[in-house]
Amino acid sequence: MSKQPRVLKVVLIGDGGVGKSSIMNRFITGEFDAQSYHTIGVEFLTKNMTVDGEQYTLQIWDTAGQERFKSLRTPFYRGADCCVLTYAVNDAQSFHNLEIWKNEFIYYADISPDHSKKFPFLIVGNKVDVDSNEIEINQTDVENWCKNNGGYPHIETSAKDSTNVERCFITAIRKTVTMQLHSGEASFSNLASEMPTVSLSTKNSDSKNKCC
Ligand SMILES: Nc1nc2c(ncn2[C@@H]2O[C@H](COP(=O)(O)OP(=O)(O)OP(=O)(O)O)[C@@H](O)[C@H]2O)c(=O)[nH]1
Repeated sequence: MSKQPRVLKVVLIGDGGVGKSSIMNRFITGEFDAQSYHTIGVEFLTKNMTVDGEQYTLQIWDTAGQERFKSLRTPFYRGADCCVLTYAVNDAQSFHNLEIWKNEFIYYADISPDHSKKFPFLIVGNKVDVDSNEIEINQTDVENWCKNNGGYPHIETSAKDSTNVERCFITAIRKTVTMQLHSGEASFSNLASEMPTVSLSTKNSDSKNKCC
């Protein structure tokens, strides 16, 4: 009997407009929409992947970055296995806000202070395709922030031209598996059973669902 893929819930958070939906859509559908609309609430997509010989069903949750949708997105942080903190390289404020996003995630995912240091966060700087004179983020600042937060992996992506988009999710899986192994936890949240119920397909076809 073949082993069931392991389901991993990955939540994308960050300021509105940094490209969270675009990253998810590029990864799942291979497409990019230059006119992408703001997300209202949350959406999720699933994709089956084999990484390092193990099968995973990646459940990617794309959340609305705009402040007015806070109450719609935060209930979906619970049960997350990994959190992708996303900024845009041409928007310095979106990077500076990552601390706020991280704290919002830890609070609403109900991760204990003990576990918050071991939780797998991944830092993604999107829109790396923009002209170099538009880039507002100093790489050293990002690397220092990641280092000071316990060594978060940092990847620069472009949903527009696909740079590092697949690598981002492979890194998310590897980081999650490694951190869970080291901490001896099957999952960091004991609230997974309280998550809103969703039905997941483990077939080859990917699914898209709007939650609210
Ligand atoms: N140049 C460039 N533009 C991008 C990239 N990714 C997204 N965009 C554009 O940035 C805008 C916002 O993208 P979204 O994916 O909707 O951003 P979001 O973070 O999901 O925004 P919210 O849903 O409001 O949280 C859209 O016009 C996208 O086409 C990228 O990698 N490069």
